[in-house]
Amino acid sequence: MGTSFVDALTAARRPVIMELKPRSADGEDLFRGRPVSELVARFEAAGAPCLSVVTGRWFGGTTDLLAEVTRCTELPVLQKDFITNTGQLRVARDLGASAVLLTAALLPRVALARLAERALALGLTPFIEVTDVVEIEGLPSCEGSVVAVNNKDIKARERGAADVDRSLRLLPAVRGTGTPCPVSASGIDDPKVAARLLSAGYAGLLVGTHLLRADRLDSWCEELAASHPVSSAARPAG
Ligand SMILES: O=P(O)(O)OC[C@@H](O)[C@@H](O)c1c[nH]c2ccccc12
Repeated sequence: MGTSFVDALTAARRPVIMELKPRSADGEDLFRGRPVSELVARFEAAGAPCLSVVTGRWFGGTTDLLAEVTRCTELPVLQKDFITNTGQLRVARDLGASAVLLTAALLPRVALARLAERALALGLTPFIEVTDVVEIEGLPSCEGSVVAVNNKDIKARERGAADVDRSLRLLPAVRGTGTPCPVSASGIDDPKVAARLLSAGYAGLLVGTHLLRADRLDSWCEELAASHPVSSAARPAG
């Protein structure tokens, strides 16, 4: 098995999980006819340590898309879908995913804990998404999991505006879960905002829509690098 999702993210100079999502929640076509292999190559060239693939129907995703992405990259891949049963975990693993989304807003506590345990047993990293303190307090211990604050609301189908301050407010509580990898996800468009989240202490960011819309990924990445000098922990040795 390749590098684990958490290891790849925490070792990265630019810890941005870049997401392939066919459509925005409003129905905007984000792939614009570009082949999946081209989108993956673009994210790899921009230095993504991990990729995310949305397989949820709301966003035009399918499990075929996940299979296609894992066929054309060695990077660890997160499957973003509304996972509710262990059968879906096995499918994720068989299609080559390294991590799976578990959404605290949609899963009862006991089910979430059971799915996280099962995912770990299958060699998958639970990527647990939260939106408030109550959800965070209900989490199982998260030493082997990513805990991600979603800046948008999945119950509103991700349609509203993003509240990036939510990530800043919730970071101490997220750290309290024991996760080695706090992540901020959704609505991160401006590289200066991305830099602010990393400087605040986030170990990773998840960015989809903006990077799929952007004509130039290198300028976004350069702006992020300029606003957020790489930490010594993430600098390659030698
Ligand atoms: O495209 P954005 O705003 O950069 O957001 C990415 C990601 O966080 C978003 O696609 C997402 C967050 N939670 C989800 C659950 C299922 C599918 C997709 C998602």
